[in-house]
Amino acid sequence: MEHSYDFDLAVIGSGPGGQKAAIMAAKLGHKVCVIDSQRMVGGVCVNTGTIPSKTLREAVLYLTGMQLRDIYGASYRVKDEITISDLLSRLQHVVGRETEVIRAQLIRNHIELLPGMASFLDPHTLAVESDSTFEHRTLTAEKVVIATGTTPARPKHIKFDGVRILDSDQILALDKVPDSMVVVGAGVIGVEYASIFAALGTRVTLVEKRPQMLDFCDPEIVESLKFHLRDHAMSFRFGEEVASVESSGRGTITTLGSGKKIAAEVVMYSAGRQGNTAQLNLDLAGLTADARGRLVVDSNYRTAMEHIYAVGDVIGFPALAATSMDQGRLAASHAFGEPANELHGLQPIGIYTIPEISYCGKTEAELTGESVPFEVGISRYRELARGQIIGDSYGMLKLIVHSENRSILGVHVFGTNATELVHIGQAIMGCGGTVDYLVDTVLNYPTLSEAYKVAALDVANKLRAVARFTNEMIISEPSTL
Ligand SMILES: Cc1cc2nc3c(=O)[nH]c(=O)nc-3n(C[C@H](O)[C@H](O)[C@H](O)COP(=O)(O)OP(=O)(O)OC[C@H]3O[C@@H](n4cnc5c(N)ncnc54)[C@H](O)[C@@H]3O)c2cc1C
Ligand SMILES: NC(=O)c1ccc[n+]([C@@H]2O[C@H](COP(=O)([O-])OP(=O)(O)OC[C@H]3O[C@@H](n4cnc5c(N)ncnc54)[C@H](O)[C@@H]3O)[C@@H](O)[C@H]2O)c1
Repeated sequence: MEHSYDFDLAVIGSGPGGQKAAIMAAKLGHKVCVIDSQRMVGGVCVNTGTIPSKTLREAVLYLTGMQLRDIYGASYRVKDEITISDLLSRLQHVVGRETEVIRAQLIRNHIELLPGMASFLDPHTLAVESDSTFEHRTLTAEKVVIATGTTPARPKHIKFDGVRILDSDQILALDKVPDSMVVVGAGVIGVEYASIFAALGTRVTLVEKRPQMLDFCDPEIVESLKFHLRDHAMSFRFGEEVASVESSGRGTITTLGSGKKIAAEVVMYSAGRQGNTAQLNLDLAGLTADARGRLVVDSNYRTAMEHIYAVGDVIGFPALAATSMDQGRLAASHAFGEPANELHGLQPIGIYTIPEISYCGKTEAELTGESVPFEVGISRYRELARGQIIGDSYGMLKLIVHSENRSILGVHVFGTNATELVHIGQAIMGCGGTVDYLVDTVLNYPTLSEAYKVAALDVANKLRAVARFTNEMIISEPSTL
């Protein structure tokens, strides 16, 4: 029997995953709605996560003038006293504009944006409770995409007050730039915010229970970052767990498992995130989440229920805005039988610390573990004309190349525009290119992209030296080789 539903697709959550799922389904001619809280259009990405943190970083880079200190001297500043309102005005402007863009995109694709929080009444029926007008409605949908994202995990024994003890969402509501701060958790969020506040002059202590930070990145680049952060008066407490945090009107004391005590004006927790599924009444849809609130999906982003898909942070790794968008597009394509390719396995990682890090492909340690022979070429920004012009003397680009077939296996960048530059390497790797493409290609000058050319020539020189030596050995001692 044909069943008629209010919508062909209901999307829960308007972050990057939800938006792209909705737009893809609308492009395929389906009737679509997106449900989210009135104040969260654009999701965590636009309101509390990616966009606010990246805008804050840009404002800090500009106002502190730190990028130009190599040129104008260590005391160079655009503004002597940087206030929270200096930082927030730019943030509000960008967030406001981004929200408008998203609303306009949904409207022009005839997607209904329903304000409120959704929960299942049965596998095809949703209740929507408006958090602004106290209205309540129910709707039915043939297919559902869950794109509800995550919220900061809050350990139960820590008394978050939003003033002295904050999570990474609340950090945007600080009323002044703190003189000192403890950041708990050196994941990407913790290290990014720690570097932003250190650049503002806050004395930051970063506490992490693992023995190192960002251990998935190239160790040489992580060392360079740590050197920079120490230079901005940051202290590291690795291999240490937080036992308790106490706060008073005057500040906070963080006690570590080892007994150390750290005094600071504020403490920010960035120790992981929890999937937003508790509110969904998943059992009424025939679904369950794991202990961290996350949903399991197959390679088409389909949950255990055939007509319900899940995308974005709520399905866990890699939990990036970039991947969430494509997951949403692919889930909607699959739901409505539109052929689509799987995502390319080669995905970049961008870490917006000050200075920034980005990479794509393998690290030296991974390749050594896999017994893959490789050669490394390095280019330092201080030897590039563009590096001198912009005053970046610390940046570097590392190219890892297979010693035998000369294919590019990894590119690791540290410094200005790292998160943009990485895509050149990604494109060459994705198309199966070798280091010779870079050796034989003319690049604009003076640019930071020239780093690729310099690193490629460095690799080519090393490979040639090995080849020449080997050939000489063969000629002089043919019987021993
Ligand atoms: C501080 C920070 C910095 C980040 N920086 C980067 C970065 O530089 N680059 C990058 O790629 N990624 C970054 N990320 C990760 C990125 O923000 C996420 O990967 C991305 O936002 C996930 O998108 P999503 O589609 O899962 O939805 P989200 O953006 O997580 O949004 C989920 C939405 O669902 C809504 N929702 C939840 N429950 C319900 C319900 N029951 N009913 C209706 N709506 C509901 C929420 O209100 C929210 O609006 C960062 C994250 C944080 C926290
Ligand atoms: N630039 C980007 O792409 C970007 C930026 C920010 C966030 N994100 C995404 O957001 C997700 C969440 O980031 P996150 O940093 O919150 O989570 P995370 O899980 O990556 O990091 C949390 C860190 O906190 C540590 N930790 C946990 N409890 C601790 C304790 N009691 N004491 C000391 N250390 C403790 C953990 O060992 C871990 O290293 C990431 O998976 C990432 O994909 C991406």
